[in-house]
Amino acid sequence: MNEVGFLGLGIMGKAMAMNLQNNGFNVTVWNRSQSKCDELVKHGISIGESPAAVIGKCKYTIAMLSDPEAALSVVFGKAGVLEEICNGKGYIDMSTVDAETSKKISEAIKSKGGCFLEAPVSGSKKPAEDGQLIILAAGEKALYDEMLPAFNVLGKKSYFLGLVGNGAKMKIVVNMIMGSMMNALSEGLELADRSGLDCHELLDVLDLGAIANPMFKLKGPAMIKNSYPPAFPLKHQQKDMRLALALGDQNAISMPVAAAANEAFKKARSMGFGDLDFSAVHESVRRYK
Ligand SMILES: NC(=O)C1=CN([C@@H]2O[C@H](COP(=O)(O)OP(=O)(O)OC[C@H]3O[C@@H](n4cnc5c(N)ncnc54)[C@H](OP(=O)(O)O)[C@@H]3O)[C@@H](O)[C@H]2O)C=CC1
Ligand SMILES: O=CC(=O)O
Repeated sequence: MNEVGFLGLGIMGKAMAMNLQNNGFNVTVWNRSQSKCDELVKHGISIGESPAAVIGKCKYTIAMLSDPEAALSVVFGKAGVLEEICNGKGYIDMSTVDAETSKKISEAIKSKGGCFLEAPVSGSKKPAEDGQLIILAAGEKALYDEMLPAFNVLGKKSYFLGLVGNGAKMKIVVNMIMGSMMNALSEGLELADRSGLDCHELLDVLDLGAIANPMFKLKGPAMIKNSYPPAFPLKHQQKDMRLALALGDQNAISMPVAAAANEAFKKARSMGFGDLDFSAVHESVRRYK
C-alpha cells in the first residue's frame, strides 16, 4: 500500500499529506482551492483534478475536511467520491463530523461496493506535523488493518472503536471536554489579571498541581499576550461543541457547562475570531472590561 489519495489540504490535511509523502507513500491530493495543491507539487506530490479523479487513481483515499457539510459535498457532489468508488477501494474520512454524517457516507460508499472507515483524530497542527496524532477509527476492521501502515506514520496511537459512529462520538466527547477546559482557562486568566495577580505565576501554579495539562501549558503563554495563531480554528471548535450538544440532546444528557462554553465560542465567532485559534475565546471574556 503506497499509493494514497488525500482530499482536503487545510491546516491538518497539508501536514498529514506531507507526512505520508515523506514516509514512503506516493500521495495524490485534491483541494477545493487549487493553490494549496500547487504548493505541494515540489515535494513530489501529484494532483487530482477532482475527488472522483483521486478515487479513480488510488486504492485508498483519506479525507480531512472542515465539517459535515464539506464531508458530504465531497462525497455526494459533482465529480465526487461516489462517482468512482467501487469494489476493492477504501475511503477513510478523518474529518470531525457527527455520527449521522459518517453513517450516511458509509452507507453510500458501501452501496457502491467500496469500504469505509471513519478515523477522526485528536491532536492539532504540531502533532499532525510530527506524526503524533491519536486516531479514533471505526467501521470496517479489514480496512483499518490495511490502513495501519499509514496510521503509524500519522499517529502515535490508533484505536479501533467498532461500528461507524463510535469514532465520531469519541472525538466529539473529547473536544467537548477540551472546549470547556479552554473556557475555564480563559476566565481564570482574566480573573487573575483583573484581581491583580501575575498570569504567568497562575500558569506555573496550575502546571505543578493536579490539573496540569499540555493544553494550558502550550496555549496559556500566548493567551496572556493576546496572541492566537490558528492551530485549531475556533470555528471548528464551536462546530464540535454544537455537535456535542446535539449528541447530548439525543441522549437526554444535561450539559450546562458545555452549553455555556458553546455560547462563549459563538460570541467569539460573532466578534470575528472564527479563523483564529480556539484559544481566542479568551477575547470574549477580555473584551467585556
Ligand atoms: N486544526 C486542528 O487542530 C484539528 C482539526 N481537526 C478537524 O479536522 C478537520 C480539518 O481541520 P483543519 O485542517 O484545521 O481545517 P481548515 O479549515 O484548515 O481546512 C478545512 C479544509 O476543508 C476544505 N473545505 C471546506 N469546505 C469545503 C467544501 N464545501 N467542499 C470541499 N472542501 C471544503 C477546505 O478547503 P479550502 O482550502 O478550499 O478552503 C480545507 O481543505 C476539521 O473537521 C477539524 O475539526 C481535528 C483535529 C485537530
Ligand atoms: O480537534 C482538535 C484537537 O486539538 O484535537
